[in-house]
Amino acid sequence: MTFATIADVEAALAASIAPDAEAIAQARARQAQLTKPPGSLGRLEEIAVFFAGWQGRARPRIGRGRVAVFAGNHGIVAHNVSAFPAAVTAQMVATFEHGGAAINALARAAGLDLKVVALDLDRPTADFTTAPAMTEAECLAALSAGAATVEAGLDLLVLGEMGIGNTTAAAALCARSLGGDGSTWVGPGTGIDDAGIARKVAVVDRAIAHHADAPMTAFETLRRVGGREIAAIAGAVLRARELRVPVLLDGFICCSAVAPLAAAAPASIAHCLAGHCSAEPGHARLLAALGLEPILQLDMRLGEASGAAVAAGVVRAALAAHDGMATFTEAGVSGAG
Ligand SMILES: Cc1cc2ncn([C@H]3O[C@H](COP(=O)(O)O)[C@@H](O)[C@H]3O)c2cc1C
Ligand SMILES: O=C(O)c1cccnc1
Repeated sequence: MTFATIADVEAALAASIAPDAEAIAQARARQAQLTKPPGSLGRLEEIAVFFAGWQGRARPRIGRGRVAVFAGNHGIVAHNVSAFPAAVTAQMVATFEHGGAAINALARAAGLDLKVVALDLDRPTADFTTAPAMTEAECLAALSAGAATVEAGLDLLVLGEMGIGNTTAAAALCARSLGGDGSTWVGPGTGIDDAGIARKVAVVDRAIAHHADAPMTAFETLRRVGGREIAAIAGAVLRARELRVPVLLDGFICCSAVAPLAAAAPASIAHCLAGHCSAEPGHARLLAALGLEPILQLDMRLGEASGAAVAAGVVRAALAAHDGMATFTEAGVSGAG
């Protein structure tokens, strides 16, 4: 168990871990020599340099890339905050295992392996309008389950989630970590109607009021208004940083998992890129607050790591250009004169 105590979480947040400055300098120097006008591959160049730094390689690669999808159930579904029943969480986990979900197809297309971790689906979190969603032990176990999906030698980690009701938890995490209230962060999720959105806003506002006096630490925010799959994403992000594995974040819920981390220690998500900006209205606001520029914006609003898996294809393209292009000297092309 990586996170046996709350002090372990605090230590991971406070750890000083930076990308490899020499690999960054070498990657930048190489970019300047490739047969193209400087900067003409735009963000592909920045992505290649980012991966060089975190992988510690002047010519980064994605040999071993993994998608980890975490699933959990939520007590707040009792307030009728999703367009779908909670049973869909376990049904979709079964679909992931049979290979029939969007993420199965997209992970395969991106050449990434897929790990699905179902977290106590038969024990939903507590209704966080009246109690913490999880006990300390439950939250530590979820953080550790996330950390366990990351190992040294991974070249890329793509994170995602499945959990009916979790856009409500995500909105509460954003409000508690970044400010604003229910109306700032709530959206339609799976497609709930206006009356449902009003119920979600009220649930988030009641949750924020109920937990207002609790410590504003990352752990307490994850434990009180998060969920198991959300805490697992936070644990995977912290472990990936320790192992210097670059991370692609997915949509609104996935990014909400790192909001408490970023609020406590902005550097704790320095190894993360936003794969996409989803259509859930809070996501663009959340990305702006986190200082993350999404790679893609395709009006996706699925979750399951689907948007980040599509973005992994862009990362592959960026690294292929960085590694495979000739330099001006090799190609005998004249430089800028
Ligand atoms: C069939 C199906 C597959 C999904 N895959 C991801 N989600 C997404 O929808 C859920 C969040 O929305 P809300 O808060 O409105 O419940 C999460 O499970 C998220 O991953 C799905 C939802 C459904 C119905
Ligand atoms: O932003 C997302 O990933 C998202 C939005 C709505 C529902 N499920 C996921």
